[in-house]
Amino acid sequence: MTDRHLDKTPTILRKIVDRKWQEIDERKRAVSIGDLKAMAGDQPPARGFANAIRTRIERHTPAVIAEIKKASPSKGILRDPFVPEAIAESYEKGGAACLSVLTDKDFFQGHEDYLKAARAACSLPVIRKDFMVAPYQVYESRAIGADCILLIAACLTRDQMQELEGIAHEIGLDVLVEVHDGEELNDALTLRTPLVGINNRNLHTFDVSLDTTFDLHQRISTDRLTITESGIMTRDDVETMTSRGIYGFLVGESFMRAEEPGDKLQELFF
Ligand SMILES: O=P(O)(O)OC[C@@H](O)[C@@H](O)c1c[nH]c2ccccc12
Repeated sequence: MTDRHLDKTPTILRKIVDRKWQEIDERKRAVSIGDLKAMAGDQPPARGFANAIRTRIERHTPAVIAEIKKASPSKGILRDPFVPEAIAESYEKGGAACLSVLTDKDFFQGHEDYLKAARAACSLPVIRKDFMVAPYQVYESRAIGADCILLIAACLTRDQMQELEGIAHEIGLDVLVEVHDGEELNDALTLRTPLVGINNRNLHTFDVSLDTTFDLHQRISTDRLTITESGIMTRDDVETMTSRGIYGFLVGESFMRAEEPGDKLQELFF
């Protein structure tokens, strides 16, 4: 496998990506890529993910991608009991623009069924949150009903990102490309997608700093849609972002820990 930024240091991201390749091999034995392509082709048109973000950002209103995540490797269990349909409904009522659903099983306790259930319970576009490394997963994402996929620059080469983006767009999926440093941003800006996420969390160390967004967003032109990701916990965090012209947000933990996630969304953003 070709991967940059993933040298021999056994970081969590390295472990996740190694496991992901094994998982893909297992899945290919159960469902062929041909079958997946057929299932992807049978899906109704996707809900416009990028459009939902764009209309809000253009009006200078927060565009919140609200995340459905049971657990994370850095924080452990975030929510128990965990009912994706109820969370999706709550988020929609609370004013979310889109949903993000973790489907990685081994590190985030996610599942494809959570994405299907959440999407069926509301009318919001949904991004599949997982670690995409191979075309197989892009077809699979469309087959399970996702509207958008995440491409994490920290675990892909520029060529891989371009290839996966090409397939995604061809089959009607939007793409959110995620970066954490300047080099990754250079690669991300070669893509066609308008959606650029700046992850405040370093996926090798789990350190979180909102400065990551402040530093990098200045290099992103206004025809792209910048989304600040991770570590947004307070109204103050939100206001620091909007005062700098950043209206796109991806938030998980602070919502997941709240009894009524949609109320927490309202409280932080509106
Ligand atoms: O729970 P937080 O700190 O609000 O973060 C949400 C989201 O940004 C985070 O879950 C995330 C961003 N990029 C990722 C890549 C893989 C897994 C998870 C993520």
